[in-house]
Amino acid sequence: MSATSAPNPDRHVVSPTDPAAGSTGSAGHPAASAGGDPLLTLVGPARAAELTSASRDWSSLTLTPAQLAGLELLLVGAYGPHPGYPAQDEVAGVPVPTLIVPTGLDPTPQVPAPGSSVALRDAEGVMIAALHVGATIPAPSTGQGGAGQGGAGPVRLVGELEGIRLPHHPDHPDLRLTPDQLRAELRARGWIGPQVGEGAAWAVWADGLLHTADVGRIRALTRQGKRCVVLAPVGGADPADARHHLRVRCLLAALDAVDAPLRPSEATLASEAVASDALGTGGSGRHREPTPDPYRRPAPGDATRGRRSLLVLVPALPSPLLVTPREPGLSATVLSGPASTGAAAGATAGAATAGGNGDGVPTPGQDGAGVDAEPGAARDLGTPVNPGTPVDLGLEAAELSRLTAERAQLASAYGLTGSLTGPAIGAPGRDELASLLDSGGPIPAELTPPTVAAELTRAVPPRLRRGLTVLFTGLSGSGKSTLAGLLVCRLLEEGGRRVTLLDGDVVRTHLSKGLGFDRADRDTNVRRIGFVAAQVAGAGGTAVCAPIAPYAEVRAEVRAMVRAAGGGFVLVHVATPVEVCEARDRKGLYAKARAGVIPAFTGVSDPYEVPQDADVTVDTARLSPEESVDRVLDHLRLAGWLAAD
Ligand SMILES: Nc1ncnc2c1ncn2[C@@H]1O[C@H](COP(=O)(O)OS(=O)(=O)O)[C@@H](OP(=O)(O)O)[C@H]1O
Ligand SMILES: Nc1ncnc2c1ncn2[C@@H]1O[C@H](COP(=O)(O)OP(=O)(O)O)[C@@H](O)[C@H]1O
Repeated sequence: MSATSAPNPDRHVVSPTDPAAGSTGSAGHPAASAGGDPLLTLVGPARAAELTSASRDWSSLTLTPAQLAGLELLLVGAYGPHPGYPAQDEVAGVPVPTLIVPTGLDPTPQVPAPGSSVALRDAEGVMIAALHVGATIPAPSTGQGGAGQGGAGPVRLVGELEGIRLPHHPDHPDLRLTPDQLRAELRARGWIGPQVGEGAAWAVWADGLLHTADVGRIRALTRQGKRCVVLAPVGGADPADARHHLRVRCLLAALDAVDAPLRPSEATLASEAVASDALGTGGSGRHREPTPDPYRRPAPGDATRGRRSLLVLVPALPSPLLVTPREPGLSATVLSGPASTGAAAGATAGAATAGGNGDGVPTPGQDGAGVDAEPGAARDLGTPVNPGTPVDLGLEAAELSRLTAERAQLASAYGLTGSLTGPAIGAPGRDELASLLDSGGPIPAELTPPTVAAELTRAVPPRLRRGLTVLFTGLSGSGKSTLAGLLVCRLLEEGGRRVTLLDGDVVRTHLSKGLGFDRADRDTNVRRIGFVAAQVAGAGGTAVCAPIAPYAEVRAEVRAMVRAAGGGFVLVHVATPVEVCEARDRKGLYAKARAGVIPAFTGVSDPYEVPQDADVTVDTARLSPEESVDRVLDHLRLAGWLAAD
């Protein structure tokens, strides 16, 4: 898939051990050099040095994590041996990575002109590839790049790429096989033959977790003599994100369940291929265990060596749509013809079968229940995804079909002959699993394998022991500080929680010292409070906060921040009417605001957006401080954050 003219004559296809890959390149699995037809497309060291030197006169683009993931897929050869951003965002019906940049921002970044070259860099400024721009095409203003103020809107860059190194991933080096390395591994295991298209290994895509039903599906495939490679899309994952690591640990734990010995009923059905493999009498390609070297760094493939199934982390973007069971017809794709790479293979994708794959392999569920957390968000299992958000079924179906085609193409590039996307029928609903984790109740093996349950319960404590943020919001004088102080006392009296109080007034004397009361400063102030609260809750503590926090958007941001850190979030609206607050006027501020001495005073001359998402609402004009705090405590007990009386 060359996006522009003829490929650069200096480009050569290198094995992953090529020095051009440099210290941040692919670690290079020994198996990769054994298999031939290497796909990794990086330039050689001389050309890399030349490009690096020339890039001093070029503009640079710092790619977002999602853009970097797309670039990595192109450089590992997942879309063919001549990587580039094509003029269309689909080739032969298969979506391909695109690069969209904003324009018209201030200061205005220069949109690279056709004929120029751009250095594509990661967040640390490391040059990953050179893009020789062939054309620029106006792009819709949603998506990767936003339209600039008064600018012409985002543009899509089209052009040929010269890869210098692969993006660096410090996490799970042993699970990050390039298509080349996976093919070599599959050949070494005898799962595919030396000829392209020989053998039948299937891709099982895991955008979320794998549960008992998914494990059953993989074992069913195995019983039919098929081999399975679990491909986990982890593009854009932050290696410092505990949720990403939890997901990978859970997937490895699920593979333990896949590898568990066959039950007699299963064993009688097992194909010869599987039986011979289990007895160690496989064909010429049978995998041989290397002599362990205690000082050797883990290499790609190590983590799943000797297993019946494999897990590979793929730099594709995980999709929330693919953690939710869908119509079966959109989930299984048998790739017709020989497994190959490039757009040619993509052309065979999308031939989804209805109601199964013809081999009796169950396809993802029809029960409409959600499954586990959205990709990488296993610590936030208590949160439904966009509750109440209307779903456009037409758009969703189109997106699913696009994703299915993309995944089938990638599976093919990785040397696999079939592609299953989405969870299996009977995978637990997201809410089902979340409520079990919230309560600390046992997770039945029918829902998720005990190995996976053990990982989840280790990482996600029950609500009773989970970190928490309670945020009081309301007008000045509404009673936030009074109630927050009383709540802290009640919690400390009860014991069992370590509590931090972040009062609005007090925070402004240190954390937010110097900030004013315009919208930007208020948002910064509340965001800072949210950041600290998230750290406290993420570490298992309890933060009680009492800022006015007048804007819904930043309150929602704080909720998301706390949950992403693994804590619970409870919003308490202190809904005391402004007349009552003003009548109290403990600090004389309302009088000053009415007299115009204090400008932009909340409730008088500045807005307060009434929360639509409060978990508890109290009106201190009607309730005593003790009664109000009792309401909050009742909610905390009912929701499981505190032990019942
Ligand atoms: N213009 C204006 N508007 C509102 N409040 C004002 C203003 N100027 C000063 N104060 C005092 O600042 C306290 C509110 O600070 P917060 O940090 O809670 O406000 S915000 O969340 O950033 O909007 C608030 O304290 P509380 O009465 O405890 O709410 C006031 O004492
Ligand atoms: N039922 C009530 N709940 C809370 N505060 C009350 C109540 N009735 C009177 N007040 C008084 O109202 C004032 C509220 O002030 P404060 O708690 O500092 O509010 P805020 O932090 O929202 O500005 C305090 O002087 C408090 O004694």
